[in-house]
Amino acid sequence: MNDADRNALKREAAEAAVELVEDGMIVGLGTGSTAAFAVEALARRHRQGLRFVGIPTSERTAAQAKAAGIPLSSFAEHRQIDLTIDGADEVERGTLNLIKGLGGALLREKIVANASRRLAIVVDGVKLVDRLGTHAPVPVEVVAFGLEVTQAALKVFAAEVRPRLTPAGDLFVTDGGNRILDCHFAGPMADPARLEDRIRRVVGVVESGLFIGRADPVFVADGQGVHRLDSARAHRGRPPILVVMGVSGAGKSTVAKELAARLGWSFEEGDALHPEANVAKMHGGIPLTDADRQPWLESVAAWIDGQRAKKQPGIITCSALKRAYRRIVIGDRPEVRLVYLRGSRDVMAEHLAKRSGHFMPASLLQSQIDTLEEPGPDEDPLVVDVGPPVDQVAHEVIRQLGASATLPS
Ligand SMILES: O=C(CO)[C@H](O)[C@H](O)COP(=O)(O)O
Repeated sequence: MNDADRNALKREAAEAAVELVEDGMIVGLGTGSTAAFAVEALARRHRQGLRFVGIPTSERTAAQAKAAGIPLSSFAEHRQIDLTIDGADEVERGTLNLIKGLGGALLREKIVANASRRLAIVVDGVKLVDRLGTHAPVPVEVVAFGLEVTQAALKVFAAEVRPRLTPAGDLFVTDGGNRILDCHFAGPMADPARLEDRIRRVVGVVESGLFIGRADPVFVADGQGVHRLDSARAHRGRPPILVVMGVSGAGKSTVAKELAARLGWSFEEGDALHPEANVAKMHGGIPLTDADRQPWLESVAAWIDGQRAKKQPGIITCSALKRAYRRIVIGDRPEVRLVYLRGSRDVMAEHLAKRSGHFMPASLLQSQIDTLEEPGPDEDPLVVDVGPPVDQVAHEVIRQLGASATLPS
């Protein structure tokens, strides 16, 4: 994609976000080329009569906003910002966690984001990734004193830590007079929240460019249009609950845990809800009857109802092999989506052969396959093949969930 096309996408995303601004708001103004389009659009709305004041995240943005006639303010007058519109370097699908700071303004951006009721992020589609760290390094703002020592300390986490330089080859200096160390990772990050925590504990670090659980919503322009992605927090009205189903050996628990980690939703191991008598039977290699399964399925449904009562999203594993079982678990609960992990007998058997410490013996696989009634189109399942590694399976679920994973309004 050339620069002109990419700029057109950035502009589209920015203009969609600016629609969120209402009369009388205090608006945080982000930094970077995408945020600059938002500032431009805001200036236009200001000329059309919209009243708001801006709090900029950098000297650069302050200069742009001032030149465009946007009235500016500061934290001396306003402690609380209604809405901030900012760019990002990467947005993680599902969690909406971010990497920010390639534009060098991460500290002020984080202060402004923290003081904001909402942080709207505007990006082009290239920046939407399955895992943070796919393309961008994590910028870390550090004090100038002891730069080399801080750099060495950060090397514990990153494959490479490079001081940010200006085009002229000098050390880049932030608006706060600090330096930036860009942390490059060998591959995508498994646990950005933990990493953020660990980086911040390094002496000399002022702030990291990891923004965890802050973005809401994200506007992504990708050539097909502008998609609005909302975080799970924004949809407590009717948050989704996933029932991850399939025969023994499909990898229900592994996939469900991965999804829970990525989406930040509660997880329950459905097998843990079996009555003791059922566990004993399965241990003994005796297949369960419908009557055996009834109280267990009711417990699964009760967990789902608990999530619904708390108005929280969730993920539970449940083999849910028969349509009648799914009727008990799903009933008329509109929040529930089935995730059917589909695979050949060989794949399931291979998974079971690698598994230890589980009460379901491999010998029961055939009885599970015989019992299985695959969900029909009327049950609107997400169907995902389980041959590939778990992160790919989870990615595919999130991709298929699309709007539900990211919960559009
Ligand atoms: O975090 C930032 C600046 O510190 C920017 O928002 C981020 O780097 C994205 O910039 P651009 O929109 O130019 O790609």
